[in-house]
Amino acid sequence: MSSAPTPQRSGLAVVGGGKIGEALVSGLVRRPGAAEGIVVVERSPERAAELVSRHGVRALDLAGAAAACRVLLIAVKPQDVDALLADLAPHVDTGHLVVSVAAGVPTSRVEAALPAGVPVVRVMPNTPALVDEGMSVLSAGAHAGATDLDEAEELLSAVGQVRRVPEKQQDAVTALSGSGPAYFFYLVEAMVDAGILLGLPRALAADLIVQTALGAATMLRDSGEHPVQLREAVTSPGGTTIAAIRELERHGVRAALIAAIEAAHDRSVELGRPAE
Ligand SMILES: NC(=O)C1=CN([C@@H]2O[C@H](COP(=O)(O)OP(=O)(O)OC[C@H]3O[C@@H](n4cnc5c(N)ncnc54)[C@H](O)[C@@H]3O)[C@@H](O)[C@H]2O)C=CC1
Ligand SMILES: O=C(O)[C@@H]1CCC=N1
Repeated sequence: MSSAPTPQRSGLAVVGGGKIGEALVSGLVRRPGAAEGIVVVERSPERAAELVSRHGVRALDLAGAAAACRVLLIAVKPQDVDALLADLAPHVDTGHLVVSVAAGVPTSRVEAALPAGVPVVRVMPNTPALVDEGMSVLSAGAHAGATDLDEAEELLSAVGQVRRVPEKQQDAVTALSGSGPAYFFYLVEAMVDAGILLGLPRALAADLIVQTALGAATMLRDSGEHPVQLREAVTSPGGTTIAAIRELERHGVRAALIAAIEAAHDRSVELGRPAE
């Protein structure tokens, strides 16, 4: 059970202003007046200064951020989480909400490092939060109640869609939507390379592929049709697309994607184990 928020605390501290920390901050500050309520805590002073000047947020140390902010969003690498929590613990109480985006790290590990009863929510966001097209997936820890989850959901819904899952699904979620943007960027890189091979200027090939990716993603989201139906509609009998699909099958691209995502899942599980 979480106690009522301390009245003078409001706003959000993002602890760890790296890639995902900045993606979330830059999405969140687009809400009018939001920057004033956002604090960053960053180990690197140069990086902190960069975030302050780019996004108009404040930089504080851990103690200052915990004194000022109700929500503490942990966005350091899984390997740095234990050291960070040890530094944070003396400044945290049950009036805080701790949100961890660290891949693999279970809420039980975060809870064990903090004073008893502090509510913890585990979230797997992704970098498209930068353009308000994020996918964030939430799970409650043992002390997080409905209002804590609602608060985390409200925060993250400012930068995209939000889903809730039982925590045991978070390693799979991490492998799909957490790492997922990288798979699409990788495919786009490869498809642009194919355009170069075929003699197109790089800029033209990139324009063709990015617009095609956007069009395909919009159809997947809006048409209500299954991906197989959409692909079949492109695949004319005796045509170009089936010639390409045969090569994708011959090279095992489907199996490679499944194996790649399984490897990401397994790595998430591994990252979740405490260091020996
Ligand atoms: N990059 C991504 O797309 C996603 C990352 N995540 C998770 O977010 C976390 C951060 O990932 P990235 O942003 O990619 O890493 P990153 O290495 O870009 O950023 C981590 C930041 O934390 C800072 N830091 C480390 N220890 C600190 C401390 N004690 N106090 C203050 N700042 C500290 C570092 O200086 C660095 O700027 C990881 O746990 C990762 O699993 C989750 C979803 C997506
Ligand atoms: O690569 C990683 O470990 C992080 C977690 C999900 C996306 N990036």
